[in-house]
Amino acid sequence: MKYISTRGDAPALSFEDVVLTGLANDGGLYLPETLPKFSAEEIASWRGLDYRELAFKIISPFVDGEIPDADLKKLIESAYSKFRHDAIAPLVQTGHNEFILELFQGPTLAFKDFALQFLGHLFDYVLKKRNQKVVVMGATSGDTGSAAIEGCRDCENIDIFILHPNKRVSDVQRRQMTTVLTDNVHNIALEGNFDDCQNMVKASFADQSFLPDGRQLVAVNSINWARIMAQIVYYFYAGLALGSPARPVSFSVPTGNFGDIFAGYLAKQMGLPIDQLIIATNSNDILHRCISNNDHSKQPLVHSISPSMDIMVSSNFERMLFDLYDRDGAAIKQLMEDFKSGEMSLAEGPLSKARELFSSYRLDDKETVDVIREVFENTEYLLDPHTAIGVQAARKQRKSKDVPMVCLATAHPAKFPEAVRQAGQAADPALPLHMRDLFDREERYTVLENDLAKVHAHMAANINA
Ligand SMILES: Cc1ncc(COP(=O)(O)O)c(C=O)c1O
Ligand SMILES: N[C@@H](CCOP(=O)(O)O)C(=O)O
Repeated sequence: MKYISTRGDAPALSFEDVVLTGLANDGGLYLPETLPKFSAEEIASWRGLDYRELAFKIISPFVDGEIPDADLKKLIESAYSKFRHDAIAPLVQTGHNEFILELFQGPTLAFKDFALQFLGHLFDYVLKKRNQKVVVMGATSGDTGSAAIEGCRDCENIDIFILHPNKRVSDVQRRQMTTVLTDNVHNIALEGNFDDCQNMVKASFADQSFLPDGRQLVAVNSINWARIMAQIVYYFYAGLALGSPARPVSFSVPTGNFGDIFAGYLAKQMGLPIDQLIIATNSNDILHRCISNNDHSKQPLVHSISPSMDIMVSSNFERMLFDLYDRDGAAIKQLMEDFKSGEMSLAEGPLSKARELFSSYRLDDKETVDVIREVFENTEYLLDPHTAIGVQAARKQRKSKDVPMVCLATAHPAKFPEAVRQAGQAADPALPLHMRDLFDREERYTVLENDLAKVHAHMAANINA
């Protein structure tokens, strides 16, 4: 299996090389040259597999023998060993043919653990094999950071630098990152927003000359192909549990960087009968505007009560565009050039394909709080603000009540006590046992200006020998 860039002008990479990279050197994002496709019979034969067994079936064609099967199985086994629920991704029924897929049962209480627990073990395995040290650099609007730190903290061949927007993540999210005091973990609170953090990471991949000799940057954001790959699994898992492949299933996905819903799109391309894929956004609604009005213009980023989705430049939309434009790298390069100056419009063909594939809906903070309140009053199920956006988008965009609708619960409500309070809950939702002392732990992080040279100087000075 070879991996190619969306901009068509970078060398093709093998699986291990693509795992140890970030952006392609033409500025594009890597994805597989061809997707594995599974027949309905093959998918049906997976009924009854547990999450790890299913993960192996879906991930192994992408690895394509570069890691021996027995080792890959062990990596998958370790990746899901710290989840707090036996099912790993439990489905909870909330109404007739309505389900919540709880993706927050991992160690940092967000869906990011599905890929980043796996990625941490994968990095460790590949780096030990190659006897190589790397610098991991990531941007977070709150959840990727802690999941990446948790995944990488025990990797002796890694220094990890995570940039979060200063004062723009919840206290729980910040403390989950900044209370990890191991030597190889470096937290930077950037004076800016998530897009500034993400820009800085992308600029750093383009010019890595600030690193000590022999080191390279590795990505933990969903620009890293392995992130997307690992997220495909739970779509199949939920689909199989609800009767696929005999029965189609729909998904509503709280969306920011477009990684999660892109994994859903890939699951569909690989053979899972998905009826609807709903893009659910907060007020930072560029993707909803794009699908509904062909308006893909940058607007000022709004600080919302669903901070992890406070993203304007959705990295993975580029991967989607690549398919919508029949994998024409030159066309993608041009679109991305246009977007740099503030906006781009999709041509008629790609736009109508996008509209066939996706529905979209947008909620502001007040609507989000109302949904959390109403769902709790009716069902006693407490939604986090991101999940609430997905739940309401599903209600508004659903085409058929006969098709099971799965709303992805991307985070645990205990990460966002402020939103939950606004929804009328008197007591903050309890953190799981392993985090009960989170607010007593010592924190360590460095506040830096939004200045690339300063961030690079800080990194260079703190990378362990
Ligand atoms: C809790 C939560 N929900 C939804 C999202 C959006 O996911 P994606 O960026 O893959 O679209 C994020 C961040 O990525 C998140 O942390
Ligand atoms: N919502 C994310 C933002 C980064 O997205 P990623 O999926 O590309 O890592 C976060 O919580 O950090």
